[in-house]
Amino acid sequence: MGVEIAVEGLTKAFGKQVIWEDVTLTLPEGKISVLLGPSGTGKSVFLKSLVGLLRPERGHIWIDGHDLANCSENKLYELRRLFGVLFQDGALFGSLSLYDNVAFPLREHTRKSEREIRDIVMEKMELVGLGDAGAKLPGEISGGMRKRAGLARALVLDPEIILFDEPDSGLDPVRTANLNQLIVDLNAETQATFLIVTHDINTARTVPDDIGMLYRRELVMFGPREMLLSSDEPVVRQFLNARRHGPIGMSEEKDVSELEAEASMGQDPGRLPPIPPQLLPSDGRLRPTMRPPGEWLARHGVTAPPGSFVDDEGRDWVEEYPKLLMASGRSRG
Ligand SMILES: Nc1ncnc2c1ncn2[C@@H]1O[C@H](COP(=O)(O)OP(=O)(O)OP(=O)(O)O)[C@@H](O)[C@H]1O
Repeated sequence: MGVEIAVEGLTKAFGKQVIWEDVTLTLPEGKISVLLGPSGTGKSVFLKSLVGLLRPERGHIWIDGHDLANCSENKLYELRRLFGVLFQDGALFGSLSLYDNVAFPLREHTRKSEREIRDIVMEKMELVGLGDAGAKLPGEISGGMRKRAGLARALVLDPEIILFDEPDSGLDPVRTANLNQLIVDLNAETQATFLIVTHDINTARTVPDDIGMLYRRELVMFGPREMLLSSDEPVVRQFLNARRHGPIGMSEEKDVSELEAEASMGQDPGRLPPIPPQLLPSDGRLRPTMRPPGEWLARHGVTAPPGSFVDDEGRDWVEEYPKLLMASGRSRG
């Protein structure tokens, strides 16, 4: 089971360059959260700060009653073992086979025998669909396979928190969709706490329980998926609609005169598209942290954009979800 991470008033700067300040959010245990934001807003810096690779200037990162942002090196070493990280390119050692790459953390951090290591490595490689590829070198396989191998390696110490740095970068839409399904399945399986940094709008719209967005050196919003996907906040709307018009420009932010010019030409960040149903685990189970579709909207008196929660096969998940809930209750009972 995952652990909660409570980030409080976190600020990171490099010299005089403030990357973001006063970031406060909670990644609830077992949930999938996504962090969005235009390029250069410091999403990777945020991930590295969470895992203690970068030390913030101010603020706290509470995990299990310990402040990772302000603890001793020894404590940090201990807390890091709670984390598995999937770096952008998989961060594999080029001269080691996939098997040895995945076995590496077990050989470094545990005293397990090679036989025990073999069982764990094979289990994780099978989980990511690479059961037959152990002998291959990273240079011999595709980018998607390298990411899955990186994921298997991130999983070998059974982490309670898994961080994904742009898991979809460099992947085609089909491979991205497969990886997203794998992420949802892994969350259902491990119930670890997941944070995904991504640019991919489809990932952000369909995978997470919660979404946050960094912009102009601050966290503009963080909350349930339906809250962000129905938001009127111009920067959120522009980003999630992938529009050119709105506060985000080529060099990250536009100045007031550019925005006024756009407004006078009647260019707005666009209507809200329908909210898609959230991706389910492939075996059709419900993850414990999922919210029923439409629940947040109904509770806050917000009307869903027309066509929301309807999947590719025309099923309306506001109606389907209770049936699945009853069926899964029955199968549990
Ligand atoms: N170690 C470092 N020293 C100095 N500046 C850094 C360091 N790491 C990152 N930065 C700066 O922090 C800013 C944010 O970088 P970061 O890579 O976190 O952005 P990002 O939101 O992940 O961008 P992208 O979406 O393009 O990957 C950039 O201006 C970058 O140059």
